[in-house]
Amino acid sequence: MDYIEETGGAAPEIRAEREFMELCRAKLLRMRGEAEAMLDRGAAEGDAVVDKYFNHALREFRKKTVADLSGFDDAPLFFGRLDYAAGEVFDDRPETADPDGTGLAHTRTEDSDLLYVGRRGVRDADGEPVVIDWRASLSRAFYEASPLEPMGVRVRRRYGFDQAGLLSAFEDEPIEGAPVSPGASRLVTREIERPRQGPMRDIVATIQPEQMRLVRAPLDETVCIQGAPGTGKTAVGLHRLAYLLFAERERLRKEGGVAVIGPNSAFLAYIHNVLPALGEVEVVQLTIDDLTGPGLEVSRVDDARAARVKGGPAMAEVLRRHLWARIGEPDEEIEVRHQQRIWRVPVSEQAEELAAVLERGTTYGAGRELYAQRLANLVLRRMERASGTSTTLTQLSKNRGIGQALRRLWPVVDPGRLVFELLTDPVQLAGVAAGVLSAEDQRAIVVAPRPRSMRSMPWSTLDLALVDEVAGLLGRPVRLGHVVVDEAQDLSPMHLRAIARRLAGACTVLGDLAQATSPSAVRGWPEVLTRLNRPDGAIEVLDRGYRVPAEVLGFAARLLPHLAPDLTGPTSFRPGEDSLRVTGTGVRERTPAIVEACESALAGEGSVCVLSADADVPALHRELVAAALAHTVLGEEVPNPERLTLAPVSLAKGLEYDTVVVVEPARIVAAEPRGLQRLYVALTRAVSRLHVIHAEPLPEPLREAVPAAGVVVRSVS
Ligand SMILES: Nc1ncnc2c1ncn2[C@@H]1O[C@H](COP(=O)(O)OP(=O)(O)OP(=O)(O)O)[C@@H](O)[C@H]1O
Repeated sequence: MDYIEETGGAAPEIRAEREFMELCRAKLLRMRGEAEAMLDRGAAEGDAVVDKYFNHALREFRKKTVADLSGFDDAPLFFGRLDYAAGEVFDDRPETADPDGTGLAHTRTEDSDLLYVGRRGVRDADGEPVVIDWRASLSRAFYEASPLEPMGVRVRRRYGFDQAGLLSAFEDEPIEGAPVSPGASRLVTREIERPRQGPMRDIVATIQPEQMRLVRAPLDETVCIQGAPGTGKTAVGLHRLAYLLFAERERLRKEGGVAVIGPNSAFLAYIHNVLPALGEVEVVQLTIDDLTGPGLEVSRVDDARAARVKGGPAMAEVLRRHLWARIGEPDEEIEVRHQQRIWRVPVSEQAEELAAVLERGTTYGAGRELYAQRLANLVLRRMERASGTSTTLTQLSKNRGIGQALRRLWPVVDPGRLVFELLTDPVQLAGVAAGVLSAEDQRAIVVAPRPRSMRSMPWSTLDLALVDEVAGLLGRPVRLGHVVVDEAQDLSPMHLRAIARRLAGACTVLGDLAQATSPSAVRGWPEVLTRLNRPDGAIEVLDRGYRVPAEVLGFAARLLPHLAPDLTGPTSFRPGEDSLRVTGTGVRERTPAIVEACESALAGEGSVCVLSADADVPALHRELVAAALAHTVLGEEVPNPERLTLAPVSLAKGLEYDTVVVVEPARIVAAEPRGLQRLYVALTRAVSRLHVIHAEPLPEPLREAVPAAGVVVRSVS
């Protein structure tokens, strides 16, 4: 592969590419200017009254166009180029070398058609494309063309940029007629190894073929991606949404828009920039708790047994019974006073109507309305028979007498209160759980000591899923056109039901069974798909890791046979020599070793994280403060986080740091039933270096056999 880097003086070809980039920028600014002017002028809008909706849609479309073309004032406008034989892509060719400085000649030379690929499509004044959007079908070849399947491409060019975003290098990869394995691209490797700081960034310029295939899966296809740590599942899910919005924006909007569901707010903060950087600002990003229990705060973690029971599908039946047990039995006449007369509905007729409504199988809320109407109808018919009437069914169904009867027979319920009552009252629970939950299971889920009121209820994440289940029985929730569910290996059947209720179309499910730490989690992907009501979804595997160097991945993979024996160990894109260090210390030397590890990491570039069992975080915090190491404790919201983070391991899922210091693996394992899985998560967060520091013996699998090649095991005691 030819690689050219600007070394001062700028090589002529780099100069030419920079000039072309500036030309593209001028064209982009012109496109934006035109869209802004049309928006200001209200161009092509119809009559303000007659065409109100059309005008609104047109304005929204133009606002979106302006937003799409904004934010690129200094950013690189393309990151790649494909070289095809002349006439392969473009039909027409400019007659002169560069008519009116349009730059078209740059893309159509005598013997080549050059296709520039960027984050946005750019056109010239005649509508001719000069840069192709990465999501357009023409761009596919940039990601997928290979010597085995050249797709007409002769050479793929990738561009490198300096810190200021100035084009400073390119690399040409021959495709047609080239040897099958050209070796790793320097620019891709450089991009993957670039030190991380702050939130996740997009990967449009370097998406790999196995990832792109999933990004571009059709909208109607539910895809479930099992992938080892750092294989790019999250990145693929987010880029897939950007792609789907490009390809099917109108349909997705009509079907309710799109959302990303992640495990917690630290994770959302980490990914929140990726979609806006890709120009997608309309995607809702929320945690599973935001989805199921808006307004309720989680302050408790269920023990393993309670979690298994509450997360299990049997709870749906318990809640169904609990809700419908609110329906009363008619036992007194309804009196409706209307215009100085009293109309009565006998008990038997109320009961008949009630049975008829229950038979319909509506939601609780819709059933209530229907029952009110049917009671009103009984009265209305009596009135009509007697003397005719001027009142309507709707007016009558709001009559006080009918309202009182409804409150008795079909009361309004609050989902939170209903779940609160169920979980704090063993008698009520026993009444509706008989034959569904064993006595021990019932005991396991009763909250003790009993909270004094609903306001003092310590909700758990699974309680919120129960609240949502009840809400779903009351009425249908707002639906979404497409949902990306990340870290799905941890979701319980009840959580998956909550997502399924909202799915108008397909979804993208991301996760890694070896990282499943929740005792209530579904155990396999086929079951996840079934619970989502998408049993025909495709299960795909990603096994090439981009985050974790091979040495570290090999070390962590020693846990795999104990976690998910059916999963094959991942391979790593990067060897990462000298990336692993394991330090055994005496108890007193542990803190100095941690401090030294942090200081030495902070002396280099990038982010640093100390990961420990949750219970050890307060003590470590004090120790880092005493050592004057400025740091941010993950989970606390601060405007300007430090380069050093101290993180409880329970929040680390999905995150990554250049250097990770894992403290006392054995304590991480001992802290919870699926502690080994938690440790696997901790050991796979490092991009460049992992340093394990322990005074207690390492967990068995990590002690096994001889250390992997390159592992530095050092004892400081
Ligand atoms: N094609 C790529 N080009 C550049 N960077 C990539 C590519 N694929 C993945 N990465 C980077 O690798 C890292 C891991 O990606 P990501 O977080 O999406 O992995 P994951 O499979 O979701 O990991 P985990 O299982 O730990 O949550 C990220 O920094 C991401 O930007």
